[in-house]
This record gives sequence, structure tokens and C-alpha cells, in this order.
Amino acid sequence: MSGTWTLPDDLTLPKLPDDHPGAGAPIPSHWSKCFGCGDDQPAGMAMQFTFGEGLEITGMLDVANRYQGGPGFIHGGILSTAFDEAQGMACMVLRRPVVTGHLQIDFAKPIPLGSVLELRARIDGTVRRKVYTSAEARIVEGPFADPDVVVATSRGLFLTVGAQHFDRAKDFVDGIPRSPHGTSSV
Ligand SMILES: CCCCCCCCCCCCCC(=O)SCCNC(=O)CCNC(=O)[C@H](O)C(C)(C)COP(=O)(O)OP(=O)(O)OC[C@H]1O[C@@H](n2cnc3c(N)ncnc32)[C@H](O)[C@@H]1OP(=O)(O)O
Repeated sequence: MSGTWTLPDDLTLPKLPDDHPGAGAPIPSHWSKCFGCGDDQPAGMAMQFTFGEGLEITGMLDVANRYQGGPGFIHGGILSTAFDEAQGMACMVLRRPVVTGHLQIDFAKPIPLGSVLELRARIDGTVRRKVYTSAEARIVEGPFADPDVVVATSRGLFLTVGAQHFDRAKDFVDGIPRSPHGTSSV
């Protein structure tokens, strides 16, 4: 990992909620239209998540052909999106909405199309509204599969926000209205 990420000294680790369902339980999509995890988003990545031990969660991504960047390999922006989603989902235990403030990725190995990626993500600690997170990706199925090799890592700062953060865009969830006769859709 590059050396530009420093955790503050005054981090606090959040407690798991009393009703945390435990390791292996599925984590529901936080929003059905989400490009990363939504089940009502045909263009999306349909990532699946489960709770792990403690604050860790696991996300799975099928690297479809449409995620291509260079010939045969995943696009870096797609991988960044997968990390964004996984680290955001790791914040679910806070039971408050979060948004990404800063995300930095190290792309360690090329990832071929047809891979199944496992992303493990966690909260490293919180300071006020700031939530420091990290994650790693491994190829667990596909031509270059090796669960012992980390192919990419990510560090991210998320901020807890109130519901009002999303209020300004609530009329656009199915596309921006373009005419009095209807709305655009994805
Ligand atoms: C109900 C449960 C639901 C759970 C859902 C979870 C799943 C979600 C999955 C989602 C997956 C997808 C997720 C997505 O893709 S979310 C989509 C991508 N992200 C955004 O659109 C966010 C856009 N940005 C903003 O709205 C604002 O800038 C935010 C809200 C982030 C902060 O503006 P706000 O006015 O609110 O806060 P503040 O400016 O007073 O700053 C507060 C503190 O934070 C520190 N700071 C701020 N920015 C940065 C930075 N870049 N680097 C370092 N530090 C930064 C700042 O220094 C200060 O520190 P301190 O003074 O306290 O020390």
C-alpha cells in the first residue's frame, strides 16, 4: 500500500449492535436502486454482502465482461466502485447513513474478466462523524484465482450524514424529469 494514509490517534471502535445477526448473515441492500448493491438496478453490479467476524464484512463481485477496461481486464473505476460499496456497507453497523468523503485504491495485480472477487472491508475506527475504513480484494474464482493473493487494497473516509443529505435529490431517484409528460429512466 502507498504511504499516504494515516489514521488519527483518537480513533474509537464502534460496538456491534445488540441485534447484530452474526457472521454469515446476509446484509440487505441499503437502497434498491444503488448501482453497487441494488436489486432494482438492471445496469448495476448486484454485489452481495454478508457480515463477518466483528466489524468485518465480505462482499462478492462477479467481474462481468461489461466491466472491461484494458483488453480482458477489469476497469479500475469499477474496482473502485466495488470498494466504495463494500466499505460503505461495512459502516452499516453504525445504523446511520454514510457517504464517501475520500477513497484511495492501490491496484496491485490485474484482474481478468470472469473473476469472482471477494472484498473484505471493515471500520478501523471513528472520530466524531468520520468513519475510517479499509478493505482488500482477492480473486476467489476464475482464471487467476488465488485466495492468498491480495490483488487490490483500499482506504476510505466516510462521513455520517442526516436524512436531509438526500432530500435535495429525492425527486430524481428514477431519473431527472425532462418533460411534463414523463421522466427519464436509467
Ligand atoms: C440507516 C442505515 C443506512 C446505512 C447505509 C450505509 C451503506 C452506504 C453504502 C454507500 C456506498 C456508496 C457511497 C457513495 O458513493 S456516497 C457518494 C459519494 N460521496 C458524496 O457524494 C459525498 C459528497 N460530499 C459531501 O456531501 C460532503 O463533502 C461531506 C458530507 C462528505 C462532508 O461535508 P460536511 O459538511 O458534512 O462535513 P465537514 O466538511 O464539516 O467535515 C466533517 C469532518 O470530515 C472531514 N472531511 C470531510 N471531507 C473530507 C475529505 N474528503 N478528506 C478528509 N477529511 C474530510 C473534515 O475535515 C471534518 O473533520 P473534523 O473537523 O471533524 O476533524
